[in-house]
Amino acid sequence: MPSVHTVTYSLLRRQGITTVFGNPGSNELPFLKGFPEDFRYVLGLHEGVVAGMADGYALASGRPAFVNLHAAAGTGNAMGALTNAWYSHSPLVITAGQQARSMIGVESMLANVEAPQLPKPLVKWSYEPACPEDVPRALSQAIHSASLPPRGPVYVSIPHDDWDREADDDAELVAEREIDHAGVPSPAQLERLAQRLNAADNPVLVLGPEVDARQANGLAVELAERLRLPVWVAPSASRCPFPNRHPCFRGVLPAAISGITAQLEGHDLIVVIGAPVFRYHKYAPGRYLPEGARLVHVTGDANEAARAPMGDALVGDVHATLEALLPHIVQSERSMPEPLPRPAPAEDGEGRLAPANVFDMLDALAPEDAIYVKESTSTVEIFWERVAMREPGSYFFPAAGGLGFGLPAALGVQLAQPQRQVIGVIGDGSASYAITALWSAAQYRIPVVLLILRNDTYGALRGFARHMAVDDAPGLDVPGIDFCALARGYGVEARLADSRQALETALREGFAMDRPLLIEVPTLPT
Ligand SMILES: Cc1ncc(Cn2c(C)c(CCOP(=O)(O)OP(=O)(O)O)sc2=O)c(N)n1
Ligand SMILES: [Ca+2]
Repeated sequence: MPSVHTVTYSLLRRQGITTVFGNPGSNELPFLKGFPEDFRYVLGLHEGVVAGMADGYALASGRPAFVNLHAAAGTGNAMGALTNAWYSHSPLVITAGQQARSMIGVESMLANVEAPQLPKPLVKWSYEPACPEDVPRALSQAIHSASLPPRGPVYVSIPHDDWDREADDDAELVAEREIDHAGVPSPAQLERLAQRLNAADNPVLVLGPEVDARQANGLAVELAERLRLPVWVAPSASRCPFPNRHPCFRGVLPAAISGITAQLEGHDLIVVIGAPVFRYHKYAPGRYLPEGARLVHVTGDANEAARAPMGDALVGDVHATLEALLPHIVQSERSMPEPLPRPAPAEDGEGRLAPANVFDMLDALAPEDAIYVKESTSTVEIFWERVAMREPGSYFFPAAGGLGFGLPAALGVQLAQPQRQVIGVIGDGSASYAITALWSAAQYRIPVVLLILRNDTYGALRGFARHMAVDDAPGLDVPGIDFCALARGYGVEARLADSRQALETALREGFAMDRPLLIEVPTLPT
């Protein structure tokens, strides 16, 4: 009979999962023994980097990403990254090595006590098999659970003495399982939704990350052009579901109750597709809806539908719903919205570039299908105004705002999308949460361009401090970091871009390189 180890690797291979993102300890060595030639191990020096790389890989590939962490300590280090993966519906299959079965109860070293409890509530499912023979089935359940809607991370803790035990006679059966999900609304449900859209006098579309994750961007454009209505991106945008230079595009909604209501004043029907209602952030209470407005929500996540504070909802696959809805939508006689005006250049100053000018240059020089991994919180609005994003899968931002996402996720996205240029646009504060990702970038020659916007401060927190009338908080500045030296220390080439000319030269160089380049840009605070 084959071992649990043999059956597991054949399960992973048959499910198309041959990349392992990991950081090992002794508990994990028996799983890594005889690592197959056709598998790839991507080492991260901290488990936040490991999970962040896997998150980027899963988001950009649309496929489950396999993670192998070290016991409780490794799982704990990954929890920050899990906050993002949970809210971005990232299909991560996270495994953690457990102490030998007979040594767990005495809580010997490296025993992950009550292992399935540790990652909750940031996983869909977590489990420790009751016997070695159940490991392959449990991993099959993990892969399918992570992939089925609402997608999300799962966790399996595996005692290290399970791997060389004999598998069950029928263990191989799980390897070839395929589970498909339909999610198309009924004709009656579609008719009801279409009727509301066709009858609305002044509807507005609000699109979320699930539209991009399900590659329904083109269908959303068709719907917007059929209805000739304004299109907003849902607040706290972690992806770009609609081309931001399209005439219907109006921007990203503010992440505040009163701000959204003010922005949508005058609309009689608010149609939210593929986003929670809503991912508020700033505490700015007010009415949830403008006077006279109704809201209808289409999502693949029943939990998102259930927890919304207002509106009606239809739970179904976003791509299938849009595809089936379009034939029921009547061409509107309204005139198309006017495209947003292009913003004027900004002023540089004091030997620093204005972020707006950095983004204008990025927009001018980057490939049209570039993928941006963004994590400079205070410059998000300026970025959406100035950098064009045209294709599905062009933008990723930490879905829970858990910093330390940008650098590792950029690597994972580039591994998943080698044919597109990935550009990390990372704040100097954010970069420091996962700076060891630079080592993985160098070791695996991942050809990302990493822009570090160094404004020497936690810019977004300064904005919040003003909003919350906190004018004396300590710990808001991060001066004195030399990112070029840090990059070189981890093996990544680096350039200091302290002028427009230097930035242009560095960007052109970075886009032409087959290995990573970090560009440190001293910038003005926003
Ligand atoms: C793990 C973690 N720690 C702390 C924060 C709090 N935080 C922090 C520390 C921010 C500052 C980000 O600074 P930055 O340099 O990356 O970008 P900006 O200067 O453009 O804001 S924004 C924010 O929410 C967080 N979101 N996540
Ligand atoms: Ca900063």
